[in-house]
Amino acid sequence: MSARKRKIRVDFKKNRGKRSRAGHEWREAVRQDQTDDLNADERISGKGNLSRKRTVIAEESEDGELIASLDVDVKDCLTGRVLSIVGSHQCRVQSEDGRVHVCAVRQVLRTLMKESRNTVVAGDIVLFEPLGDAQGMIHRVEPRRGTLGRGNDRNQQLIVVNVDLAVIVVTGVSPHFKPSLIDRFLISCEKGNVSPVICINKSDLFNYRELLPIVGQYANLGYPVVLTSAHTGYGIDQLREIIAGRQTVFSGQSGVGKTSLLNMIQPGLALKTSQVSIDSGKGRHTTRTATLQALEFGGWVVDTPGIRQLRLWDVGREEVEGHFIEFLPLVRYCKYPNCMHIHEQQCGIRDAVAAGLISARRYDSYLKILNDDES
Ligand SMILES: Nc1nc2c(ncn2[C@@H]2O[C@H](COP(=O)(O)OP(=O)(O)OP(=O)(O)O)[C@@H](O)[C@H]2O)c(=O)[nH]1
Ligand SMILES: [Zn+2]
Repeated sequence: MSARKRKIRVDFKKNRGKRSRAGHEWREAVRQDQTDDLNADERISGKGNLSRKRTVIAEESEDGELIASLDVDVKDCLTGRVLSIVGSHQCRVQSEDGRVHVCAVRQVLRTLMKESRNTVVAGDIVLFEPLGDAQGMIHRVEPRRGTLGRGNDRNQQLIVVNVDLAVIVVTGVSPHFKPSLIDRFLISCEKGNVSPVICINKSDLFNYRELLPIVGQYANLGYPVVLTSAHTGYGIDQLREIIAGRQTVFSGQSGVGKTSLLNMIQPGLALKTSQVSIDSGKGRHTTRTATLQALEFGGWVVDTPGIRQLRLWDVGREEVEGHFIEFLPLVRYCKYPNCMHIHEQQCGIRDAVAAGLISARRYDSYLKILNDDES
């Protein structure tokens, strides 16, 4: 990771969060964090407004996101993974030794980061200072990979980050196999830099050979496909092997068998993914967003309503082609640089479809996504 350090001036912002009834040491640290800001210097602007700012040394990631305040001794801190966000500004963080800490987020970090609602997200790797009994204070958020969320490039709401793998669950029977849904979700994966795996479940109920032509298309594009049955256990070992040691999301239409698969992978896992609440010291809170569950054989899984629906990032019309990976080498044969490959003449994509180089089904899916048609 390469990061630059720089001095920046941040607005004075008072933390108006309610005081916690939690452990004394932690409460003191949170209060200290708030009063830190009182060291801000005051200036009167030209219009006579009082402004309060303070100078902090911050670290900036490659893409310009401010990720850390550096006035803390790293020796006293632990690295952990955010399991879930709780209440307004707290989260559960699992340190490398497996212990879970309820952590507050440094006020200055919230001020520094571009999108305060994305300051800390499930899946984040953070540096935190352990305080009192299983509590802590987050000082730094590491740069993120593999992101899933909602919104567009300018206004993103991240649901989960540092996702290594997305298991897209479909079935050959009920609910009916819908390759266009797979294509939609593949776009979200490509956009978020998450590797997809297509999991065809309920294999005990249908003849796999009927799906081979479509499965072959995905395999040819380089997307791994696994066949499973949550009833007979077929393919579950293979699925375990694929997700071991990684952070995986499970997605798919209602009824495809995600809950059943999770419970086959590890008994009780699905129940945990749907109901998580913790006692944060301010009363009981149910987690707001995604929740990571640790796997006994290493790794984490996430299964949240937001991701289940397979409707994630807003992708602009002109952006869609870039996420159909088999289009990429062929768009240069389009006569018009802004070709949308719909009815333009001399279009490399339409020619490739006619020549059988691009599947007509995938092309049809492309047109449907452009038209926002979910059939
Ligand atoms: N025959 C067969 N039935 C399955 C299999 N996997 C799941 N089912 C059944 O399919 C139904 C739906 O399974 P769930 O695991 O609840 O599906 P889900 O994807 O979690 O659904 P939502 O919670 O609505 O998102 C249940 O009746 C399961 O018993 C399978 O591999 N084979
Ligand atoms: Zn074209």
